[in-house]
Amino acid sequence: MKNVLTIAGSDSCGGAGIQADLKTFSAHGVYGMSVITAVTAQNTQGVFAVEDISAELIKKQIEAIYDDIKVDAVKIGMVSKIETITTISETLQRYYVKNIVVDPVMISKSGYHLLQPEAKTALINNLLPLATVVTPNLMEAEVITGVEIKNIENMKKAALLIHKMGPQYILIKGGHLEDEATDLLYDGDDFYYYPSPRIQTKNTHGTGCTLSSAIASNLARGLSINLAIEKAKEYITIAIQNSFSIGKGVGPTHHFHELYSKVGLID
Ligand SMILES: Nc1ncnc2c1ncn2[C@@H]1O[C@H](COP(=O)(O)OP(=O)(O)O)[C@@H](O)[C@H]1O
Ligand SMILES: Cc1ncc(COP(=O)(O)OP(=O)(O)O)c(N)n1
Repeated sequence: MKNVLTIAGSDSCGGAGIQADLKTFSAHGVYGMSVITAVTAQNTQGVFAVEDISAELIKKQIEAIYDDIKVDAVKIGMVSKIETITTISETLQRYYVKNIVVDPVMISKSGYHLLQPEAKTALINNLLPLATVVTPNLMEAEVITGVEIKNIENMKKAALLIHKMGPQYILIKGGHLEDEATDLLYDGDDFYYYPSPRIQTKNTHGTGCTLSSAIASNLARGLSINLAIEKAKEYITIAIQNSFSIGKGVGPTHHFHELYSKVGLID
């Protein structure tokens, strides 16, 4: 059994954050563990409150896991504020952690600042250099680089700049492009494309969380970065195709082991 950790925020409605990550890990047949950085009061219509977990408790959660259990990959999601970011970075470095997927979560689809704007530089300086792969969406890549991103050429320009900030691989997600949902990977030498037709649905809550957790699961299972992303892209595409409405707003994606094993995405 491979063990995968998520360091992220809790989403009370279960579509994003820790809850989406753990569902994704289960669907991939890996053992999921969590370090909670913040608790959000959230549903399909928005985020209504956030309470951050103390840096001390975040550190103790990470230590509790790494002092006892072998971790094959870690995904980092919502990190809220400067102290949270520096604590995660310092603590992970003590354990020489490998296979780190950083999803630089900034603003929810509903418009709530899940990363305090003043913490942007701390995220860039402390987490990007640790990342095996960083997975910004278009807006996050714009904030990180200052490049306006409307098309693949802009994505390539941003990827080159983000690579200079330290991550080994950069995956810029194209879920917010106008036509196809093409994701772009840059490995420091070459670009790789992961296209899919745009699926017409409003139910895309937690797509970014799901993709990054699927990549972490695949890295833990020993897949190469290209295959880990290719399989994760297949997973998120089917998860969105099978997304559904709960509540009045943006519904979640679908995570069922049976569904994915049928189409051969996992063993
Ligand atoms: N409507 C859609 N149709 C197909 N793929 C999508 C759609 N929306 C998002 N995706 C895919 O979901 C993943 C998450 O992307 P994105 O929605 O851009 O991230 P975030 O949730 O961080 O904003 C990417 O692989 C992206 O291509
Ligand atoms: C607790 C928590 N973490 C992350 C997010 C953002 O998730 P994402 O996958 O980008 O999905 P949307 O919010 O954009 O639907 C979140 N909402 N909550």
